[in-house]
Amino acid sequence: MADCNNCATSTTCTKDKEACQVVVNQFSKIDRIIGVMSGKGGVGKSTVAVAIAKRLQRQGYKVGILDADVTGPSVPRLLGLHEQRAKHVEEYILPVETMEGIRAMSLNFLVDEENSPVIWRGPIVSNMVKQFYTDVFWGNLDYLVVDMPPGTSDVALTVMQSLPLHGLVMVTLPQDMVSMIVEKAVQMARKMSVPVLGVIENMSYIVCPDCGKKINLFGDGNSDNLLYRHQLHLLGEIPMTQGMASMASAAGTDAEMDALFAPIVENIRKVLG
Ligand SMILES: Nc1ncnc2c1ncn2[C@@H]1O[C@H](COP(=O)(O)OP(=O)(O)OP(=O)(O)O)[C@@H](O)[C@H]1O
Repeated sequence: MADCNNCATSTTCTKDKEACQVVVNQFSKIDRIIGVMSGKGGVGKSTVAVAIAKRLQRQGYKVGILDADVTGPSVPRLLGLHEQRAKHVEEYILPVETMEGIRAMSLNFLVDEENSPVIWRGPIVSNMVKQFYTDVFWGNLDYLVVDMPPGTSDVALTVMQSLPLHGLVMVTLPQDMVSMIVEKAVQMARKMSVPVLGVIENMSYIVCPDCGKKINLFGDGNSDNLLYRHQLHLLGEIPMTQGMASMASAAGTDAEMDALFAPIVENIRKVLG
């Protein structure tokens, strides 16, 4: 959770501590909130966030997923819920639920057409994300997974300041340029006193379907420097697979994904304690 003493904007901020952090509504109780972040776009942050949520749900936990990536919301498609729209009861929004029972909230559940862009300035986007926490009827959840806003911009800052995050999982690729940008997100989290639970290296390799050889698509790059410099755990490596790539469209990829994410989610739970 954000701490005013260490907040990056503490020298200029004039708000009360309470004004900064938001509280979930009286009908919801959320035990753990895990953010999935990456300073760099397109590295698989949303895919990983959904895979973590699915794995936790399969283990029997009550799970929600909050799509804070308001300008590029992909959670509805990744969960196969893109044709659904959210309903509301009085001032509360009801999350859309998968058949398995994962509760999700995304801006795309509120717009008429999923491909309509939101052309909003940062503060409006930030407020929307806060409302996804405060005004959604989450009910009782063991875990809320937050697909964090992209980059290290003001929306990401708001989420770190406002939502009582228990920790962040950083998603990276084995490429120096990506690591460098993810490092900015790690440093931002540290400045905001949000614990970084560890790093998931996505698209680490591909396996040749003919000979089974592992091929490092991004050459010799790896995340070792990032891990070493910031004393972070490697939570796991995910290969580039057709199953992962078609998560938003294909049925039947869950078994593969579940096997890949079982040890990763176990590691996250261990670090969370
Ligand atoms: N391990 C993987 N193997 C194959 N394809 C993958 C893998 N992980 C992600 N992808 C694909 O990469 C693309 C980007 O993934 P995703 O949308 O999850 O990234 P993101 O970091 O959330 O992007 P954005 O920055 O736009 O929010 C998607 O098409 C997804 O299907």
